[in-house]
Amino acid sequence: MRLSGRGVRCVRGGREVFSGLDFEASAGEALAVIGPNGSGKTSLLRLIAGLLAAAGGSIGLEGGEGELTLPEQAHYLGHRDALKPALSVVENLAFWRDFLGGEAFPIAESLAAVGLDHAAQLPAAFLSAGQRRRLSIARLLTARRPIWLLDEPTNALDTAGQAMFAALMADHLAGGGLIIAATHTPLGIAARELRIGGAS
Ligand SMILES: Nc1ncnc2c1ncn2[C@@H]1O[C@H](COP(=O)(O)OP(=O)(O)OP(=O)(O)O)[C@@H](O)[C@H]1O
Repeated sequence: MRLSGRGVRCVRGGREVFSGLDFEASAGEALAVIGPNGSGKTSLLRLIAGLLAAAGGSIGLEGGEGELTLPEQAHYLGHRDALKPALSVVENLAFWRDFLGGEAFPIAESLAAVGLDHAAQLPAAFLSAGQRRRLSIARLLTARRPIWLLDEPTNALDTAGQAMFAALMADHLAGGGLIIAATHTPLGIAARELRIGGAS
């Protein structure tokens, strides 16, 4: 599996954010997207996830699941945690499992993997910022998708949470997954760098 972009151009609100961007990542590889605030890191992830249309160039996937589109094979973990506050931790995860389709890890195992098993019945509204992020990460485990698009994924995680997530990312790569992560801080895994918009 290989994800690549050629000459990608991004325009937001009528203003060019970047153009002529080339990148590629293969199964088992992580790409860290690095650049100053406003350089287009989130926009690039959203272009790959199919949530924004490119103003030029192309983004393609070779060797994935032939019948599925690139967005259908990707998890997008954005700045917002995409949780329903009135639903419990378990119910939120069940929602995402049903919405995304399929199940990789059972919900209880996903929650244990991110250290939230003790909070399973708690409404998401009561979670701390770091716990909300951990619940979002559990979504990556509950529904199996080979491409993880992560926007500053370690935000709000404590040191133990960062180590936990680094181990989950390493497992994902070892299993043939692919990660593209926008970040201002080291991810804790080996990653090639894709710099946009000058030095950060
Ligand atoms: N909906 C929108 N309409 C117009 N402009 C937008 C919109 N969303 C983002 N932009 C602009 O696009 C540019 C790139 O934004 P983006 O969020 O992709 O940057 P970023 O590199 O992820 O920044 P940060 O490091 O601050 O998270 C910014 O100048 C931003 O103001």
